[in-house]
Amino acid sequence: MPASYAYLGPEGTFTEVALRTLPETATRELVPMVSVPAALDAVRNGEAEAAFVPIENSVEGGITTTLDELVAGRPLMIYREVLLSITFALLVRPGTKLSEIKTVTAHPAAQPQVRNWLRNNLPEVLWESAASNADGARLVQEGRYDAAFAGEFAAAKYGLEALETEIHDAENAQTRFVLVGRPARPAAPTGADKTSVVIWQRDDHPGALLELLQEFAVRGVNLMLLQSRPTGEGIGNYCFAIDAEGHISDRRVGEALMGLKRVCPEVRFLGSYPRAEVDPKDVRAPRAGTSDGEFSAASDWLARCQDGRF
Ligand SMILES: O=C(O)C(=O)Cc1ccccc1
Repeated sequence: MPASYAYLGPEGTFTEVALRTLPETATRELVPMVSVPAALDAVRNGEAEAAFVPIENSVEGGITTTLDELVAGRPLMIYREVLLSITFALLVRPGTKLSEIKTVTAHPAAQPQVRNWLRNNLPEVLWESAASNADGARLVQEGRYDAAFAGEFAAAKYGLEALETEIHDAENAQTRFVLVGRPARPAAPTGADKTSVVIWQRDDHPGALLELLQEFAVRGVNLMLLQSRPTGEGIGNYCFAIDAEGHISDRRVGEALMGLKRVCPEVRFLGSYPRAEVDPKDVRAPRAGTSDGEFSAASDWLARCQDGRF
């Protein structure tokens, strides 16, 4: 299998910076791709061992292209996540003044993070989306746009200069990235894990979503993300991407997934993987009655009842 990781390129994206924080990248070839779908397809086609892509940011929510790619098509699995704090620089060709900027570009997920800054500093500017923030910088180098929002580190790569740095409407804006591979056995639990699934509802009725969420609630499984995405089958048809605290090998998580499997037409398991930046010792103990030991004791008791041995 080729030891390469595909990522949302070109060189100089925040995605690349986040990817390089993973120690195993030292022994992998890192291959920039033009888009998230291209990076994920490289994995599906066996050209890359894994792909590294943005999935969520703390200002705007889910990166919909990534979610939609994971929801549909040949199944993939998440193996790792990385959180990165993001601040933008406004990159221009050397010598460009703020007053000369008529067009600006960046990845669409950057826009909500710089909207107020633009309103206050460049209210008339025309925004055009780029495939990534580094691609925006490349387009400025080519002369297609006057300025790009990107990481300050991208300036040198594309012969640009930072007219302004530390641009971020929200303090502590973070983006979450995931390492995605073909389905295989998830890594063993670390004690601070997360499980991602996508679920589809059987029919539309009052309380339908509540019924699905109850599968987690009654087993004491905390939810960390709930994102609805259109299924593409008409207005009002949605599936739900859910991140739940815990590992598929935790009894309470496994039982919640089995509960969903019984009542949903489709459940797609997207992986159990270590939570970024959480120390296992800071993880809350399971709610009373939901530890693995308590699940085992309850099934032993049931078996004894079924045998008449109580
Ligand atoms: O990695 C990048 O540079 C991207 O274009 C994705 C992105 C978009 C917005 C914030 C962080 C990452």
